[in-house]
Amino acid sequence: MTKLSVNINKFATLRNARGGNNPNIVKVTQDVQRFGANGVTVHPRPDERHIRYQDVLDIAPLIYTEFNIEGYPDKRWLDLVLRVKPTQATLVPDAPNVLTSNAGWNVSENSVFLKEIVDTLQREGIRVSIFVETDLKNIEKVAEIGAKRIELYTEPYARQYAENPQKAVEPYIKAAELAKNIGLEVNAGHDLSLENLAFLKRNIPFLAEVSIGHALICDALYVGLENTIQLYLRQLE
Ligand SMILES: CC(=O)[C@@H](O)[C@H](O)COP(=O)(O)O
Ligand SMILES: NCC(=O)COP(=O)(O)O
Repeated sequence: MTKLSVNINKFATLRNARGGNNPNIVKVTQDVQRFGANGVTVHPRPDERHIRYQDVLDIAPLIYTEFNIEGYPDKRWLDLVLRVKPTQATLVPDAPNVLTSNAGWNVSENSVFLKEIVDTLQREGIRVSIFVETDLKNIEKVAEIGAKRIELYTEPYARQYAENPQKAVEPYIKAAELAKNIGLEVNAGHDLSLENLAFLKRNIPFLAEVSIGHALICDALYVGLENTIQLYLRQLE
């Protein structure tokens, strides 16, 4: 089974646009789970332009599915994750000013830094996933630093999909197969959508989890959140 973790950042973007509490992030958290999502993802950024650190504390007790906190592991983010103890922490190499995530880790260059964080989090029972591209040597390094999972950064897949789906997915199949063979579980995320998700799942049937925000929330504007979550779950059957 591939779990669907709904990234709720964009609900917070909408809420923040008016400075009030609509949509209510606590209610959104309850509803995405009630509508069938297998997890909730948040990606707090230093400027708190969407999900805020306080939101993460507020929603944590309400999450009975899998809670995935993504982000760059600076001290503030690490303190939050250690306080909340989510199911999973996904380490993402984003600089503070990026519009959205735009690259995976160079694990070799950051191995000492990453290993220390992986050890700290996993000692507390938090599964660690490392956000990476499809470079095979880089994925081998993830196993060496002791993390349990990778999240494949799927923006390049999504971009190429319309033109040539098979060519787009090929490096992801190779990367996922290698990861599986060396004992890593495989997540995927970024720009996954109703258009490209089923094909990815068909080609990598052992995907453990996909985290989806932007496209899912855009679809929900048209067909509603409950219908949309059901549609995404169907792509993963
Ligand atoms: C790591 C990743 O791909 C997602 O967390 C994505 O970056 C969402 O972040 P934004 O909602 O800030 O675009
Ligand atoms: N890890 C990817 C994620 O949480 C959502 O990315 P996107 O669907 O908003 O591009």
